[in-house]
Amino acid sequence: MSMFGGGFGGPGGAMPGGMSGARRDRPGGAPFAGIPAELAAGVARLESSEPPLDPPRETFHQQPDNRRLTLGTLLANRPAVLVTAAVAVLAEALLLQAGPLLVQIGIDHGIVARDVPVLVLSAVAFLAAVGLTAFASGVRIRQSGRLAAYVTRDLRVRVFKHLQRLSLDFYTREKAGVTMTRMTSDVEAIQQLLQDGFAQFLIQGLTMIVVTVVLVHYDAELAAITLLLVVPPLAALSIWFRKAADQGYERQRDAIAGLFSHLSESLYGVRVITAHNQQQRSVAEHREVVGAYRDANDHTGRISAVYGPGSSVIGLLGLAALLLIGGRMVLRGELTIGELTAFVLYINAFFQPVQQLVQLYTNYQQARAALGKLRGLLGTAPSVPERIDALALPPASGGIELRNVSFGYDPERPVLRDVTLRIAPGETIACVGPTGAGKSTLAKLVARLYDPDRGAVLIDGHDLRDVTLDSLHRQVGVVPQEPFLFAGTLRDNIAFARPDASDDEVSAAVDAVGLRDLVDRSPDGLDTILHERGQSVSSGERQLIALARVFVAAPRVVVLDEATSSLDLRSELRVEAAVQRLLEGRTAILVAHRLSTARRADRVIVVDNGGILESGHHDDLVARGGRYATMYATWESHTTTPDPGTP
Ligand SMILES: Nc1ncnc2c1ncn2[C@@H]1O[C@H](COP(=O)(O)OP(=O)(O)OP(=O)(O)O)[C@@H](O)[C@H]1O
Repeated sequence: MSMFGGGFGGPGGAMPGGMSGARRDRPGGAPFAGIPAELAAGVARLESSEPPLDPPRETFHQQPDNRRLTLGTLLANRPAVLVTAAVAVLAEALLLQAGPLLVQIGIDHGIVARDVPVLVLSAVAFLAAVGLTAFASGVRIRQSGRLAAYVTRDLRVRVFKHLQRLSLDFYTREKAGVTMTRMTSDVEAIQQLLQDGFAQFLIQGLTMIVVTVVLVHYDAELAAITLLLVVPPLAALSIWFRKAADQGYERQRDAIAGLFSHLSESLYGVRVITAHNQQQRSVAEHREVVGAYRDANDHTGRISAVYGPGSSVIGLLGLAALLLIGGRMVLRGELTIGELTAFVLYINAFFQPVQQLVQLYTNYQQARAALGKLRGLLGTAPSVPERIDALALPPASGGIELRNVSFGYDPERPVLRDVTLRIAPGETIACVGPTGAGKSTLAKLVARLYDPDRGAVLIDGHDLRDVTLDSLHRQVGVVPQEPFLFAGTLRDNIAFARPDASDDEVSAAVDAVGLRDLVDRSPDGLDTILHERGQSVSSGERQLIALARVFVAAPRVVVLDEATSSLDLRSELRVEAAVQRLLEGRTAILVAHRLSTARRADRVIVVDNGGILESGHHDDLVARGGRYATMYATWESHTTTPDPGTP
């Protein structure tokens, strides 16, 4: 099932591993497909010097992963890296506290007591502590970097798998840009938190706890007075910040999603925008969405501008109070000068984290908002689910039945009402009818791209809802109205549904659909690179490639939505001949936009007003003089009327 726009991505839908499996001799597959020839040798050299990589061992299944997405569950998946990082964090936090203690010993027992060896020892110990702290810090940074990389890789794969599971209605409803934001900016927000934020968060938190304990140990009364002066206003300010920031970061996530949406749509539609001279409007719209993002950033910036200086002023006031009260205690002989110095250094160590915590809290809030969005995406259930006890569809003979089927994209507005239709194995049915009558909808129901609201669609007597999607899509091939080609080689595209197809099979498909000319003309034959969305081949060639794709997949049933784009007579005849060859011996449902196609079908059905108005062979329907006969007469008069431009 393809992702966007109609979802007719070829039989078998998206394959696990996608295009990368298509070229066995080039493990990189599509991502390397665009390497210019002059760089290829260099890349090959580089690849050969790298250690061999195991192929990815990811498996894909249709059943949604219902584990709740939290930072905790994400981290728990990587226990070894998590433990190493945590040990390094603990060591760093403790080592950081050795400094003030050694200063106090140096002053009181070295300088004041005039004991040089103690002074030297304190200085050496200080140096050792600095070295060990640097080492612990290095380990911590390395391990938390690994943790972030692994966890976000797991998260990205999990979300991508879910995207592969979601049904067409999701992609119709959700803008591509919003989904892109979930996979880029939202995941990056979580990565940023894990990379540095989390470890820093722990270090700063631990520092505050250790410092409190040490302060109480030095002088409980002084510690209590200083902390009481500082902690309550700081807590109040933090609670306010949390509330205000929550809202701000939610707004920021939505705004960036809006920005990506507009950007992706504008890039996708750039030809239409240029052709209709709408660049000015496009720029104005983009300015709007960028403006909304700026406002959201501005909002969070304003909140941080209050919290940052506010918390630092509270800290400095605490320090001033300490100097005053502690200084008095030194004068009275209740505290040594070394102890006061250590106290000041510790208090400083207590408040410094507050500054950093502001930044970390910002990261945390962003990651929390992102996690909420991703949780929402992972919580979206596929509307065409696979039953947990679904069975594999046995090799089908291809008999299809629509039994009292009703369906509407919006249940309030049914497109098909109580439709019943039987198609014999090997029969070719052409659906005709006015635009928007529901022909493609009927075809999509047969390929189970949607489920009927009422009634059932059966293949060989099996309700489509009872069989696995994999076994169904292997046996029901789809040729979309607008074929989608991937950036990659011609071979990759033809063998898309069966990357393990042999060269002979691909070659046979090429001959069967009449693509040999294109292959012979192309500089590298089947290895010729096609550009993104197949922009480097013509519309007729795209249609032939889509037909060749189904040829290789060899399904029992073919659902073919005829292209509406008009081709020149020669190309049209080539596509028609290819279709004829493809359908031989298979059951087929053709959404026929040209009545020449209907004429060749075993049976024609006329779809309109939510149902099947007429059904029969072309000749019989014409003879009957009903709706089809009128449509055919009109079509024939148009196709035989000489072009007004012809002399
Ligand atoms: N994804 C969708 N969401 C909502 N409505 C849709 C969707 N796809 C189609 N429709 C509506 O359902 C109706 C039937 O559409 P369908 O594509 O089946 O028509 P069709 O007979 O194949 O038309 P055409 O000949 O133009 O291809 C139309 O009114 C269309 O607007």
